Amino acid sequence: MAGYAVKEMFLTLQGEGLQAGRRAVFIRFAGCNLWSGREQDRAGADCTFCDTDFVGTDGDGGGRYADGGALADAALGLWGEWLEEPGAPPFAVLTGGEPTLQVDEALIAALKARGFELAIETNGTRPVPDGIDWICVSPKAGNEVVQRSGDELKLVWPQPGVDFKAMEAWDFTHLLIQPMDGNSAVDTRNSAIKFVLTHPRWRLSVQTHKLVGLR
Ligand SMILES: C[S@@+](CC[C@H](N)C(=O)[O-])C[C@H]1O[C@@H](n2cnc3c(N)ncnc32)[C@H](O)[C@@H]1O
Ligand SMILES: Nc1nc2[nH]cc(C(=O)O)c2c(=O)[nH]1
Ligand code: SF4
Ligand SMILES: [Mg+2]
Repeated sequence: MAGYAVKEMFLTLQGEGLQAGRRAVFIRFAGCNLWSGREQDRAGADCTFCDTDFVGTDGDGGGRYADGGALADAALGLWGEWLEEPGAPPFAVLTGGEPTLQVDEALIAALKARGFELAIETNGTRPVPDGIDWICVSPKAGNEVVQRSGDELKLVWPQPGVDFKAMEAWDFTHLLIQPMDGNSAVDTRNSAIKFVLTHPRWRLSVQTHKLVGLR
């Protein structure tokens, strides 16, 4: 189907990684190549620990956008919410679901034409198109990463069988370990802290939005 399927779009602060704390419009695309998003399929999926609902287009600011211009106009409208000091360039985070299934040249051009600086959150199984200013790749064990360069590699931890040593040779500026949220959050946090204490090239990324009650 033509156009873009967006689950939700909202103004918040980037919660994760090196850009944590930064004001951002989040554009969450519907659908993922590693999980259907249905709970009954989770255990058998290629990615089993997802913390996100990316099914459908029914969230706040969600919908089917006919073209890049319509989506970019909506994103710019959200950037204007609350704004008292205009002048700083608008910033958008493309996420999902898996944004590389939908983000294309036309959408990037439309967002750039409105002044947006762009970040992407991707599982790395598909190449990121040109024109993105900040690339965050988050590998999922058992799924080949083809996008082996970028600004930050954010490994959710622990993931049995993941080859973090191989990742150290990829072309990323920052290497991050992010505790896996879920039923064992205390254990995964301790495991992530121990990993960073024993592997100095990596640093800890905490999901700060969850701590401060942001989306
Ligand atoms: C929901 S994903 C969407 C983007 C893309 N599909 C990906 O996986 O990178 C956004 C970020 O949340 C992370 N994430 C998902 N589930 C998580 C969990 N249970 N605990 C910690 N981080 C999680 C992902 O690894 C990714 O960095
Ligand atoms: N505030 C906030 N920061 C985030 N960083 C990455 C997120 C994502 O789901 O991609 C996310 C999210 O869902 N909310
Ligand atoms: S790849 Fe990303 S969006 Fe897809 S299921 Fe895993 S964490 Fe969720
Ligand atoms: Mg999230």
